[in-house]
Amino acid sequence: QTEAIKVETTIKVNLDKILIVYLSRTNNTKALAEMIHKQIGGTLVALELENPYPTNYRQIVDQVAKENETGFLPPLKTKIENIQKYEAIFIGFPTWGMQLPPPLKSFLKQYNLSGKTIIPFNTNAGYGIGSSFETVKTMAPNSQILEGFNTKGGIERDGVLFVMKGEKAQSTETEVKAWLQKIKISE
Ligand SMILES: Cc1cc2nc3c(=O)[nH]c(=O)nc-3n(C[C@H](O)[C@H](O)[C@H](O)COP(=O)(O)O)c2cc1C
Repeated sequence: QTEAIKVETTIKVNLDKILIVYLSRTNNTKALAEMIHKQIGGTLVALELENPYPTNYRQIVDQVAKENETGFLPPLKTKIENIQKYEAIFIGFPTWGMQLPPPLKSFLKQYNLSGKTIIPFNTNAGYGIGSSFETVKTMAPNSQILEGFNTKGGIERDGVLFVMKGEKAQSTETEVKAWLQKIKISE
């Protein structure tokens, strides 16, 4: 198992070479994506599906469990134009069933990210990233994967949806800044 590769020098990328792509259902990961975007700029893209997931929580949990079991890759409505031009790709997602959500598996399968730098970020209900960051690595074997960021988001099971506001938003923003400095991504 590969460890995250750490770079010695700051990775300097032009603004138009940064892509921030994310999946978000209850907007916690979206808020995190926007914080990263505010810090470093680039192109911000929400991943949308051709067939949206059910809004009902139990139904989506069951559907995702099935998709994970069968390896089904849901088709994406979002198309990234000129993916070749991006050098650094931030990939954001919630933890779903302790895994990388199927739409991100679709994304990594669909696009060739060889030679690019990938930076994962995540929100979860407190159980952590599960195997999600590992799956990013295995599905993008020829990319440089930097240390990811994760924070506690909502707990939809308990009716806790959007939490990235007030003090939580402030503390997360501070953590995001420190993380971006640590992984040495700058414009
Ligand atoms: C289908 C589904 C499965 C989930 N599975 C997990 C899980 O395994 N572990 C966990 O910590 N949180 C889990 N969660 C909670 C989300 O990761 C958490 O609420 C996250 O902040 C949601 O991000 P979002 O607001 O960007 O959609 C799950 C949520 C959904 C909808």
